[in-house]
Amino acid sequence: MSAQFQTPPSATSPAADLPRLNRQLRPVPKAPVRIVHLGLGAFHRSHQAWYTQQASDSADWGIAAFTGRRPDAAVALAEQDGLYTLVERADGGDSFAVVGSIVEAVDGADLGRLTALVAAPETALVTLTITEAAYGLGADGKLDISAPDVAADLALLGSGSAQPATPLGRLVLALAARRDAGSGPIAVVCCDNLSNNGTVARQGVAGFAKAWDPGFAAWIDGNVSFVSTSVDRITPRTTDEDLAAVREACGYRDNSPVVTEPFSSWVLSGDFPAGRPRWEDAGALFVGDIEPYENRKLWLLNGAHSLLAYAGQLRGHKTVAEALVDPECRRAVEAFWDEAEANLPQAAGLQIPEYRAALAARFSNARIAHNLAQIAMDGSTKLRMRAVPVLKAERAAGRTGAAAALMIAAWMDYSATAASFQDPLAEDVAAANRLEGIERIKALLAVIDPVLAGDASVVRLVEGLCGTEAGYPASL
Ligand SMILES: NC(=O)c1ccc[n+]([C@@H]2O[C@H](COP(=O)([O-])OP(=O)(O)OC[C@H]3O[C@@H](n4cnc5c(N)ncnc54)[C@H](O)[C@@H]3O)[C@@H](O)[C@H]2O)c1
Ligand SMILES: O=P(O)(O)OC[C@@H](O)[C@@H](O)[C@H](O)[C@H](O)CO
Repeated sequence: MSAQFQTPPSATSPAADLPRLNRQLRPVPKAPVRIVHLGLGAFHRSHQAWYTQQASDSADWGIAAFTGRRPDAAVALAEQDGLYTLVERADGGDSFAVVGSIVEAVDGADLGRLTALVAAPETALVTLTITEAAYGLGADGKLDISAPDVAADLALLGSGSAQPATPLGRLVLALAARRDAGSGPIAVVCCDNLSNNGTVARQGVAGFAKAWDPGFAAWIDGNVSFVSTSVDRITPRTTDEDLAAVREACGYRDNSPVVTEPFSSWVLSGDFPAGRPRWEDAGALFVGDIEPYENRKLWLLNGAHSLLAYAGQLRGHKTVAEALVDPECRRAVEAFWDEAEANLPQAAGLQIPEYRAALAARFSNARIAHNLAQIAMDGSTKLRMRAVPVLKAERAAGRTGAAAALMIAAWMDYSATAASFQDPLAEDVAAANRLEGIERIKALLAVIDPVLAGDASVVRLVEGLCGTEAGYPASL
């Protein structure tokens, strides 16, 4: 589906002379809203919105997409009637396509519009890409209702205020409006990189609802289906150079293009009581047991990304492709992949050798500048799913888990030296970093997993791997 250029591409016209991309320039019909999305960012546009556009029944499925913390992305997209250019960036070149499935782009703070749309009987789905950190999970994997933002939202909901600020607080408010309207069952489809992400979303939403109004929690239990998914398409943040590339190739101005790799995958498991688009037309896979797919992706892809994010930056690299050509980083990644692979089911048809080879090729696409600093954010939440399960499984099998431990050690070194360290538990990490020696290691481990922090041999293993970025141990 390549863009059909109406205006000849021009490398020389100043940007201001070019027309703006919108539905006058490209008369893409608007489908009625049946999907509400929370977390309008780069990934939603390269993945769920793209799959929805490819579905054979796309004319019936419009998306109203809400931003999270700031209105900017909604304002920019609304100026273009929701249209944007998807740039597929392969090793050999770019291809361009206009995506029109987002029919409304809305500031996340507009709770009037959110509740009206979720309460509408036509709305069948709420999809989420609000980032891992936004689920407010504690180290036990449950919603932490004492976290300041969650507690503040619960107080607001309890006082009858219609202005909660967290995405789950907003979703709970909107679902209450759906119950009041009698609009019936709905599916929530979590598309964040979390293990068992449907259950996580259920626990978050149900945790909020229960603390607000136990009767409403029972309605959620009977009327909201939480679908688990494994989502994959490497999509870095859009840069000014990307905007210029679209202007030059397409001959229009687009303030919201998204650049992604040609590869994409979506595996889903769960019920859709009010229907769904035919995403399978674009290759989505509907399965009964999603866990093997999830672990393959979260461990092999996201685990390697986090390892490269910390070890790679400590060794002076900026992007995934740059870090992967460093033999020390590559060796650490292969060692981690060996550990992860040893704990994936061999019988599930996961084709791990092919998957690893494909990953190495995807990571090496130097035309996708995937910044390690972006991947490094919110590490305490991510390592719980990317390093901890592999480390625990390796140790349960009688092996050291040294490569998974190296990911944690590199995160610790990075947390102590990074110029900017973004994490929902940044204060706890900073407090741990004020301690010395083994006490510091224990306290940092406790931030991601209290059980590991209580295991003296794991603490010693991680301590021995800290500060080794000049050359990783041969035992890896
Ligand atoms: N980018 C990728 O390659 C990719 C691939 C697979 C999965 N994902 C998943 O999608 C998520 C979003 O990725 P993206 O590239 O779209 O990021 P992004 O920064 O472009 O967009 C994230 C959206 O979530 C909102 N948000 C972020 N933190 C929030 C918070 N604490 N509370 C409320 N809203 C918040 C932001 O405002 C924004 O609307 C990732 O965290 C990951 O779980 C991303
Ligand atoms: O998006 P995050 O922050 O969860 O993780 C960073 C990357 O590992 C991630 O975005 C991958 O590129 C993506 O999961 C590929 O599908």
